[in-house]
Amino acid sequence: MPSRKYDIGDTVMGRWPGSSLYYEVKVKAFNPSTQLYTVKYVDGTELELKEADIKRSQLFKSKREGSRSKSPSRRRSRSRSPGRPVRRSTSRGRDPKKEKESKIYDVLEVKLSPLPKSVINNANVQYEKKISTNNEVSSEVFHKVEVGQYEEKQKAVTITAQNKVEALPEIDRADVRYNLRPRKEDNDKVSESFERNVEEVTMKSVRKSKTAELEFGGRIGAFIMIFVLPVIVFLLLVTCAKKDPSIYNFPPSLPAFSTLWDSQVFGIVGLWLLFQVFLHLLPVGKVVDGLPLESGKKLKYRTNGFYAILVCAVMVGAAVFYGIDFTYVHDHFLQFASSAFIFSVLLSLYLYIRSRWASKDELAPNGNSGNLFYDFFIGHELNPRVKSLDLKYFCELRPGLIGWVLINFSMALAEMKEQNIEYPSLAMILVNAFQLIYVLDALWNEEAILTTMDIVHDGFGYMLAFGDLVWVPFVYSLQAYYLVNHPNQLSWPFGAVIIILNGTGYLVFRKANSQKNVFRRNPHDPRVAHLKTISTATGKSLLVSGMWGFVRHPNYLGDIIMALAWSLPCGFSHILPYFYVLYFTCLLVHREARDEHQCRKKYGSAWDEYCRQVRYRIIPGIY
Ligand SMILES: NC(=O)C1=CN([C@@H]2O[C@H](COP(=O)(O)OP(=O)(O)OC[C@H]3O[C@@H](n4cnc5c(N)ncnc54)[C@H](OP(=O)(O)O)[C@@H]3O)[C@@H](O)[C@H]2O)C=CC1
Ligand SMILES: CC(C)=CCC[C@@H](C)[C@H]1CC=C2C3=C(CC[C@@]21C)[C@@]1(C)CC[C@H](O)C(C)(C)[C@@H]1CC3
Repeated sequence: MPSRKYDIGDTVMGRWPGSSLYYEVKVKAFNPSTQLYTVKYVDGTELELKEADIKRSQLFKSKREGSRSKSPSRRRSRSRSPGRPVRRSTSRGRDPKKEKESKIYDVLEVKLSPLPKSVINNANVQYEKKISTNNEVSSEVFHKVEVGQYEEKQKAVTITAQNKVEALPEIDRADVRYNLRPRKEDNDKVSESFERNVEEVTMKSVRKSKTAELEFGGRIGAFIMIFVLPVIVFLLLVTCAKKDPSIYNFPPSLPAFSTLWDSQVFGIVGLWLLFQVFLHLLPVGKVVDGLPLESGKKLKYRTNGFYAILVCAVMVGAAVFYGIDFTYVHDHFLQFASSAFIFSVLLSLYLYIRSRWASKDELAPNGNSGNLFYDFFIGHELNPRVKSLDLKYFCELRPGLIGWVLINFSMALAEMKEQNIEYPSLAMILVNAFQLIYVLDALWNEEAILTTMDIVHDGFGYMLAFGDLVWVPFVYSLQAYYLVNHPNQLSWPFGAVIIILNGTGYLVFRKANSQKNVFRRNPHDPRVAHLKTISTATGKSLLVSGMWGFVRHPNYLGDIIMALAWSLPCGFSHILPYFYVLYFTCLLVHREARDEHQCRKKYGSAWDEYCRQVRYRIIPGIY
């Protein structure tokens, strides 16, 4: 077992979790089994830190003193707020450098175990439940009282530009990546080439670290899911095609090979994918910036999804007019699903192979475990691109999502044919309309996807390739597929109740997503400026009123309500059409746990405070 570096009682510098700032701390204890030090900050906060997050004080002191005399501007900034983190709130304006700082949470691996009692009731310092409106000036979570004594001891230290060269060899570079960046005031003293070198060295060391916390059941879970997910899709589709799709007839017998494969269908799916690529690459629609990557770079994305679906609608309308029979999709549904599956596997293989050559800083934080199956499943590369075509962004919104609407439409035509009716049933109309609205909404708000977990955090691998190309179009259309051969006479009053339910879900979903997107892009936007917030050490704030003060994931709540409204038109004879709402609830509960874990890492005690104030995760009063 490695010996410990610091002794109990040592005064050292401890990094504040989720930030690049070091504060004076006292070592209180050391746990040999976890290799974590319990340290106490001057403000009374006790946390557990890894050795890598602790530095000797001398290193900081000598540098600081040297630099202080040289930089009046720094003197100015330090005296402004002793003991506060030097960084100011990023929410004030959109300074890219600061935004970059606020992205560090993804790569820092600070074990955060706040000991809240001592945080809140320390003799010198009191934890103030800092709820502010966006218009307030301060952004610190910890507001210090009885500052006199505190000012003496507490120094928010950043390693300044002048001492970078000396500090570099001594300090864990991954840790100080952002500390090494000059503050605005120091710009005149830093040569550009030096900054580039520091960035290069530190970026590499940051991204070299392997994914330590495996999700989705780890390596074994990922391995199993690679095979189980397609089996689930085929079982669902085969069961749904049966006259009696009851649970007692499960599992269904294996379908003949001819019902699974057709080269013409394979060609159609290939053409569909190419056509969507073509539409996406057309120089039509706004080009928007993604969120800053860890390198500080922002990728560009073209948003023309709404135009794409309009073009598809016109083309489908014209095709119907000229007599093309779209019930072909229903009649060859399994073959379409297996063709899409083959494309998703080919795409995943391509993604995995190309990720071997991707530079370290292009890898996803969570898909770099070193295990073939895990990385293949989660996705090794974060934003794989072929020239200007961003594969993940494209797949998430285009072929599958628009394909889903087209499949639903084909099912409505198939229902009329199979049931020998002039118009689709009310149930079919509702399912089609609700899901069309959902897809139109996604394409209309295309830009919003750039702040979702999938784009920001998850790599692009089998999970999303399969999810986007197979799971979404073929599982999400299950209700429409079910209704073709299992009609449900929906009464108008019950139909109205379902419409109200879907409308409510949609409003909750849309309002929550919009509030968060607007707030993240500009916290001073008049639409959100009145909302209450909790500030965090990263400079970003958390909304605690409005939709995000209702539950911690109001957008998931809205989505689940809609999912229920999509299943209800199918009646209560079978569980099969409820698969979607059941699966989706599990997906979002799991997703919420993943997100919560990330947020706790990012925001530390501010997140705990948020959880204290907004008690429920998704369903108020229940969960
Ligand atoms: N139909 C489908 O199959 C699926 C649909 N979805 C939908 O996609 C949408 C996006 O979901 P997803 O990407 O999972 O996550 P969210 O859009 O919910 O984003 C979560 C992030 O929001 C930020 N955040 C959390 N709490 C607050 C707060 N109080 N104030 C401000 N920001 C906060 C945090 O990021 P930070 O602080 O870094 O900004 C957090 O990581 C949802 O509507 C979901 O329902 C998702 C999965 C599948
Ligand atoms: C079981 C399995 C294969 C899981 C993969 C999950 C994917 C199917 C989903 C992960 C996140 C998604 C999102 C949407 C579709 C489903 C997937 C890909 C989404 C595009 C649907 C439309 C919404 O408005 C949305 C844009 C918010 C949403 C983003 C996340």
